[in-house]
Amino acid sequence: MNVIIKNASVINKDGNLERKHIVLQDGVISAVLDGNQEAGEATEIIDAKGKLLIPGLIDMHVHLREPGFEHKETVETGSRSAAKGGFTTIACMPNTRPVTDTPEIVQFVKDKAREAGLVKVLPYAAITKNELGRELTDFAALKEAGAIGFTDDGVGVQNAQMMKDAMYIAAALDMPVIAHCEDNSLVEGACVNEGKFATRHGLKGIPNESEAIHVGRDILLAEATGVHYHVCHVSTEQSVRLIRQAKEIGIKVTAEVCPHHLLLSEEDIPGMDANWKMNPPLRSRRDVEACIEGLLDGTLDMIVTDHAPHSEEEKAKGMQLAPFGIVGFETAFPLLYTAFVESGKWDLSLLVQRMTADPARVFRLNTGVLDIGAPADLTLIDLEQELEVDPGTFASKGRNTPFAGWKLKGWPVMTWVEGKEVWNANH
Ligand SMILES: NC(=O)N[C@@H](CC(=O)O)C(=O)O
Ligand SMILES: [Zn+2]
Ligand SMILES: [Zn+2]
Repeated sequence: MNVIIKNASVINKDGNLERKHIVLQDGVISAVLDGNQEAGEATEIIDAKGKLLIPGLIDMHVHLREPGFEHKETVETGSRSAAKGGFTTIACMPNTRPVTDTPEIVQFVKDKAREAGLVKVLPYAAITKNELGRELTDFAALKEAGAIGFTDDGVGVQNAQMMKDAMYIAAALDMPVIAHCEDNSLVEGACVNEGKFATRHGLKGIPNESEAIHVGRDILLAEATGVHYHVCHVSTEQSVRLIRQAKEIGIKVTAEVCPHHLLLSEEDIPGMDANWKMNPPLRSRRDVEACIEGLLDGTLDMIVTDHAPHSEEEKAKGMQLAPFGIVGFETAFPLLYTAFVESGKWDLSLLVQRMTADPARVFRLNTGVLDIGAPADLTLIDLEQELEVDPGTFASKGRNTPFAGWKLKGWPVMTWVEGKEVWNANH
């Protein structure tokens, strides 16, 4: 079984578009032919004329909610949503119920992903049992079961000694520690950024330093332990500055940023609508600019969605009581393409790199490139057709997005994982 994707626009090494025929055979890219050559014979031929073919997108921070919160999402619905958004590899967070803190639950998530048979699902395991911050999990056994890193995402590890112990053990196992950075003592009872919106509505705010204090602490602990330390959803100017300085002196730190922290500030929040509530919160315009600058200069290595589905009932509880989080898979690429590439601000190749080759490099994944011999994880994108974001059409169970009604270009139309079609907009 082989597939030829004919006449696709592919980004070359210089960042320019070239017309190519891509041959997929036995799950790998077996040839990349010049557009003037004969494409040859195949079981299936797809004419991709005028469309952009990129390596499948990689999302290293997502919530699939299974086990335990199947009303919000399942591994299957989340995988389908990811494939529809052009993602071929996703790494899921352990804040499930039960928390992914034993080899059995890691195995359970892997089994569910295999049954879904859509995208590659890489599970993270918790740093502490039940993410309670009291007792470390069994890192060696979790690694053995297939966990790709350790994180208590959803909460920060409050105790510095606990984090240091975790880093020592992870370093010895050559595994990364991935941190949700948040000092609880600074955020109690707060639901939005400490800033303009909070002041206007008389709300307690989440200050920038609640994030950056953990980033600074953990960078020092990473220096002491030698671990690969990865910072989740960076949202503040101060965190960007600390990570930049740490990288300059050779500390093994990497970081991610979400589309919403690149696109929205607290000034955009229309009112007390929980579809605008996420953790970390939308920050000031100045923080948004610092995150963009950090992404451009490589301080922030990659873009992740932090896809965090919640039910409509939960989100209807309002700004104070609703859970934090917004969905991300099905809007990420079109949002960023439209806002930054179509507008002429960024090179297309930079956006694609930060969503493919960069996460693959940081987490040592064998994917994320369009090379001969690489897995045929691919995404075909229509750069011309403009469509409105309609949460009613999401494959995700989650409808919680602040981007409803946005008119965007850059929609994924086909997605392949190891040569298998997992999403096709035409059927
Ligand atoms: N980002 C969020 O607002 N919510 C995440 C938790 C997290 O990523 O910290 C969730 O699990 O819903
Ligand atoms: Zn988090
Ligand atoms: Zn998260």
